[in-house]
Amino acid sequence: MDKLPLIKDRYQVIRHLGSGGFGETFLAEDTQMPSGRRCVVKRLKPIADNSQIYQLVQERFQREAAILEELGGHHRQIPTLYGYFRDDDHFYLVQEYIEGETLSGYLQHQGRLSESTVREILVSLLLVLEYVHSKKIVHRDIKPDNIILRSGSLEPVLLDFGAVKETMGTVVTEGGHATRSVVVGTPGFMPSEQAGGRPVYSSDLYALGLTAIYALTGKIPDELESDPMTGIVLWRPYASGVTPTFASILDRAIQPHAPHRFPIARQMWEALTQQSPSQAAIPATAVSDSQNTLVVSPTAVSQPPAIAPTPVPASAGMSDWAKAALTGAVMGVVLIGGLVLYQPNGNSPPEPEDSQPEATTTDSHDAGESPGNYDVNEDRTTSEVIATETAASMPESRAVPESRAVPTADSSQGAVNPPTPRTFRPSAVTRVEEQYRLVSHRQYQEAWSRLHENFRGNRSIFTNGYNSYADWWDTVSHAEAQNPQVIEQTDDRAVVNTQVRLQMRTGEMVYEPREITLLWNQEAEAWMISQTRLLN
Ligand SMILES: Nc1ncnc2c1ncn2[C@@H]1O[C@H](COP(=O)(O)OP(=O)(O)OP(=O)(O)O)[C@@H](O)[C@H]1O
Repeated sequence: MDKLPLIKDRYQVIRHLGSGGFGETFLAEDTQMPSGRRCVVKRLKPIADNSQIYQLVQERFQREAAILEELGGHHRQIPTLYGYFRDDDHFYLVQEYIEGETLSGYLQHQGRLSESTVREILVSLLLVLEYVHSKKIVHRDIKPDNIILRSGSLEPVLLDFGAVKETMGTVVTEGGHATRSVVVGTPGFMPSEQAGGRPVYSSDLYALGLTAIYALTGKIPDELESDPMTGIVLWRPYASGVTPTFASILDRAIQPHAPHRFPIARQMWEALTQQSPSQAAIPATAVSDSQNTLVVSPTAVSQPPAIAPTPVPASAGMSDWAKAALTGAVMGVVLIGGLVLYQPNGNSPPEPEDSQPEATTTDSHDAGESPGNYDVNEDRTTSEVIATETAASMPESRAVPESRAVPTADSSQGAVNPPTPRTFRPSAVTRVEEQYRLVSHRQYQEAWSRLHENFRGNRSIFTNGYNSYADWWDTVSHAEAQNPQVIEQTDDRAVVNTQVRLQMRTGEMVYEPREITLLWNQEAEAWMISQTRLLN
C-alpha cells in the first residue's frame, strides 16, 4: 500500500475525508505534538492560477483564518483552528478533529429524528449562530453535512464556514480589479438573497430551518415541493406529528423573503425555548402573500401521508442523499461571473426587495454595499456583514449523552428495527446558562419554575417564596454564567461549576464562583436546579 503523505513535514495523513469544490480534506496526526493529536487538514487551491491572484488570495486567506481562529477559540461548537499555511500553490487550514458523525450520517442509520431531538439541536445551534453573527459573520453553508454530532454527547458542532472557500474564488476582472467569483452555499439550503450574492444573518436561519426539516422528514429541500406562487417549501405533510407551534417556527425560518423570517438567531431561539405561538407567527406583512400556506394548523393539511418513523431507507433516501451530498460538494460553491458582482464604478447592485430591513449599513465603505458585494481592494474581510442589531453574546451550549429511545422502524413495512438511538438530554451546562439568561431577561417566573421543588420550598433561602427570589434578582441588571463546567454527572444528577458574573443595579460588579447541582426531572424532561453553593 502507498505510504500516506506527510504534509508540511508535520501532518501525517491518516485518511482522506472528502473532496469539495476547492480542495481536499484529510484526517491527520500532528507529528509535532507530544500526543500526536489528530487534526483535520484542509487543502485548498484558488481557482485562478496566477501569481497576482495568489497574493490577493493569501491576504484574504489570512484574514479569514484569523476569523476562524477567533470563532473556534471561543466556542466549543466550532472547531479550533490549530494552524494555517501556504505551501506552493495550496493553502492549508489545520483544525480540531471533531470525533462524531455528521447529522446526515446520523440520520442514515438512526432514522428521522423526533421533534424534541430536532428542537434540542436547533436550540443548541442557534446559540452558536448567535455567537457567530455577533462577530458579523454569516456562515453561509449550514446543512446536515456541515453539522457534526460529537460522539457520546451528540453535541452539534458547526463546520465549514463559507468565507475561506470564497477567498479561493478570487479572480481579476478584465478591468484589472479583483473580485469574488463565487457564491458560497448549497443549492436548496441557500435562500435567494444569498444565491444573489447578498447573504444576511437570516440566510443562516433559512438553511438551519431546512436542516431541521431534513432531520424531521429525512428529505432534503430538493425532494420537497414548493408552492409555485410563494416559493414556500411544503414539508408539513411529511412530518404530520410535529406540533403546530414548532412547525410555525420552522415555517417562519424558511420564508423565501428574508424580512418574513426571524431576523436574528436570538429571536428564533426565544421562540423555540418559549414556544409562544405569537413569536412563531410570520409577521403580518408576510401573511398577505402567503396566508394560504403559512402557519397551517395540522387539520388544514390535507390528508398527510401516514409516515412511520422509519429510518431513511438506504435504497431511496440514502442514495438520493448521497447524490445530493455529491452535488452539494460540487455545487457547494456556485460559480458566478465575477463581473456580475463587480461594479467597476464602485456602485452596488440595488437592494433586493427581500433583504433584511434590519441589515442597514453600519460598517461598510459604501452605503449601499451588501456583505456579498465588495471589492478586494477595500480593506475589509469577506465575511463582515452589515447589521444594526449586533447579536448579544449568548452562552455556548453543550449536550450530554442520554439513552432515551426515539424512532424505531415500522415492522409493518418490513424494515428492521435499528439499534435504539440515543437522543438528546439537554446539557446541564446549557441549563445553567439558560437560568442566568432568564433572570437577566427578568423572566423570574420562568426561572423560578425551573428550580427543583425542594429548592423552591427551602424557606431559609426563599423566606417569602417566589417573591423573595424575584426581589433579589431585581437587584441585578445582568447575570451570566461564565465558563460553566460539568464536575460530576450521572444520568439523573449533574454538578456544574461556574463563575457567575453579576452586574448589580447599583453598578457594582460581582464575581461568584458557584457550584450548582441539578437533578433530572423525567416528567418535565428537564434539568432542575436543586442547590447552589458559593465556592471559596
Ligand atoms: N473538523 C472536522 N472534524 C471532523 N470531521 C470533519 C471536520 N471538517 C470536515 N470534516 C469531515 O470531512 C469531510 C470533508 O469535509 P469538507 O467540508 O472539508 O469537504 P466537503 O464537504 O467534501 O467539501 P466542501 O468543502 O466543498 O463542502 C466531511 O465528511 C466532514 O464531515
